[in-house]
Amino acid sequence: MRSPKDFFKPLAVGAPAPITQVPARPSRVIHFFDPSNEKMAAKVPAMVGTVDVLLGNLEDAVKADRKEAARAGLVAIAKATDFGEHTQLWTRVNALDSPWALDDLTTLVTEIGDKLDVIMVPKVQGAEDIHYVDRLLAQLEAKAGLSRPILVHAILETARGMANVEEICGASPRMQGLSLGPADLAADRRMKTTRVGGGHPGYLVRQDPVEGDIRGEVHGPRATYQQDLWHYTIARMVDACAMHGILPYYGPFGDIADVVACEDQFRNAFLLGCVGTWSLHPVQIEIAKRVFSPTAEDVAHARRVVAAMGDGTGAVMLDGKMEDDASLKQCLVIVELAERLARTDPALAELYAVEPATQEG
Ligand SMILES: CC(C)(COP(=O)(O)OP(=O)(O)OC[C@H]1O[C@@H](n2cnc3c(N)ncnc32)[C@H](O)[C@@H]1OP(=O)(O)O)[C@@H](O)C(=O)NCCC(=O)NCCSC(=O)C[C@H](O)C(=O)O
Ligand SMILES: [Mg+2]
Repeated sequence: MRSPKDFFKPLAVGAPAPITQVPARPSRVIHFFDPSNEKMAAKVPAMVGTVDVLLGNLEDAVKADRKEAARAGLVAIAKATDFGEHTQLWTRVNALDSPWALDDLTTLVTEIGDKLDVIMVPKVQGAEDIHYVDRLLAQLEAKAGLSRPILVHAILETARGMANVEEICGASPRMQGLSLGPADLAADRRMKTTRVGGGHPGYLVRQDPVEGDIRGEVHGPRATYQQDLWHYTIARMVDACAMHGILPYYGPFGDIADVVACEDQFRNAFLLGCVGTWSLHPVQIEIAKRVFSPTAEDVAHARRVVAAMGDGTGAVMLDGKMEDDASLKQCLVIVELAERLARTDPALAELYAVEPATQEG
């Protein structure tokens, strides 16, 4: 364990100083593309400004014999593209136990480190994985002469990673956030769902029987209510992130055609505290942006509570409901998010009626 005194010192001579706070840039939608897929890659420049994050994926979903092509493709795209002010460039490198991870990190940091905001590391098992990447990135940043540190995002997709989630979040000042990897996590835990995220009709609770009519033969079938397979995991991830001042994200929703269930899954994550999600297909982008932006009604209500609470102490009645110091804090979460999003999204600025002065601030 590092001494707290050393925590914010660079891990290599000449590396940029670590950050003390995760930048609050919008990251509602992290859009995945395969840089080795020419058709997909060709669409990337036109997506700048339409998504908060473009992520060049090098790991799963890229065929083994296309790994080098994906890495080279990402370098070419990053060099040729101006990502502007409002779209970040992230990558997901191959897993640390794969033969590609070291070359991914070395090539990307030295070739396009000035363009990369965040490196997503899959299948993180514990703080030791973050420490390895942390030191290596510092060495590579020093070698490349970078002036700002590249941040690290871990994917929670193993039981061991889940058990170590708090120490992963606090392992380095580079830690930007965590995403849920429901497919790998389900496999590692030996869960019996074969879906990439989302619910399962078999995971349910059933209404009590009427007068011992267990089979529903007399009074008709008992209602069942599908439950959320991912509730515990997302809530645990959100707590660990909040404790360490980093950002939680939902991950992939694999049923591309089921845009309704996708929206539900994203909204559950938003309500539980996540700031964004992955999009795997263009159809998921608008859903993610909409769900991870508060509604105009939520913002208007939150502002009314803020106004009614005056100096922020005591209790007041508003529309028959009690509001106090704690509900004020809940409302400030909504207002601050709305104002942050409005700074980069003129349509949201108009929707939330954010004053121009606040937009600039
Ligand atoms: C899922 C896909 C394989 C579907 O691709 P495709 O069959 O080509 O879909 P469409 O025909 O509907 O595509 C319509 C057009 O849109 C383009 N397209 C598709 N996806 C993207 C994209 N992500 N970015 C940009 N453009 C995209 C197609 O090229 C079509 O173009 P055109 O023909 O000109 O109209 C595909 O969407 C895909 O591969 N998506 C990414 C998958 C991915 O990244 N998977 C990895 C993340 S999930 C994961 O790893 C699991 C996780 O780690 C865990 O453990 O849980
Ligand atoms: Mg995975």
